[in-house]
Amino acid sequence: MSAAEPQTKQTTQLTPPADATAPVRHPEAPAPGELLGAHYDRCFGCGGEQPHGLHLEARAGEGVRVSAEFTVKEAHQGAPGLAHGGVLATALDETLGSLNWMLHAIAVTGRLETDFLRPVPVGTVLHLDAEVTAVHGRKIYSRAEGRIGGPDGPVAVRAQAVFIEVKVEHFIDNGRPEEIRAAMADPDQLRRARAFEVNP
Ligand SMILES: CCCCCCCC(=O)SCCNC(=O)CCNC(=O)[C@H](O)C(C)(C)COP(=O)(O)OP(=O)(O)OC[C@H]1O[C@@H](n2cnc3c(N)ncnc32)[C@H](O)[C@@H]1OP(=O)(O)O
Repeated sequence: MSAAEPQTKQTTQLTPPADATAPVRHPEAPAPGELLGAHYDRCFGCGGEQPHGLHLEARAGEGVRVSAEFTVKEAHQGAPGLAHGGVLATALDETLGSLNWMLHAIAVTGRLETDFLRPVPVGTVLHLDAEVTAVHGRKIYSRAEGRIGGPDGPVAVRAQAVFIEVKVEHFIDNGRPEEIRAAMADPDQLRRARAFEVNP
């Protein structure tokens, strides 16, 4: 790190503090089993308009949980015939990010720690499950795992994360203006809101 670079101010703790509280499912969260759909059609994780994206499909679960599926395609390789680790981390991140919708919170990934337990071949369907475990101020603690060979198959990847609640300005002030303008101009109110995971 150069002397000019700011010191990181963040903690690396993934364990909720003792006074963290249990997450509360938003009363208008989608019913268990309901497909969440893409929050933004250009999203690399879930958007239908990213040809090489993951096209991950998440469904609401009970409580503050979601499940998701991602099929590893040829474009997602790292080693020959195997999923790239960063792509698998993206699948975990996207699944964890979709928990925002169960809370109706706007939050971004602050920290994501991933364990890679088994190689994941191209063509595999990764079955993901994620849940919020605790909330403390703006910090949302969560975990996820991805299984192969079926929803009850062995765990191939797992992650722990801290998402941080932000205001919508986080996106408006930092995103590239072209995309922000296009997303804000969407005549569909729900889609406009969901591009930023905001309560409509
Ligand atoms: C629309 C949703 C799409 C979902 C897609 C999938 C999710 C994503 O990939 S999001 C994209 C990746 N993430 C990002 O780009 C985030 C970039 N980072 C940032 O913008 C900032 O660092 C941000 C907003 C996370 C935190 O900054 P800031 O708002 O200034 O928070 P700050 O005041 O420092 O910290 C708030 C609290 O969070 C904690 N915190 C902040 N960062 C971290 C971190 N990395 N790890 C652990 N805790 C953290 C702080 O310790 C603090 O805790 P406390 O309240 O107890 O003191």
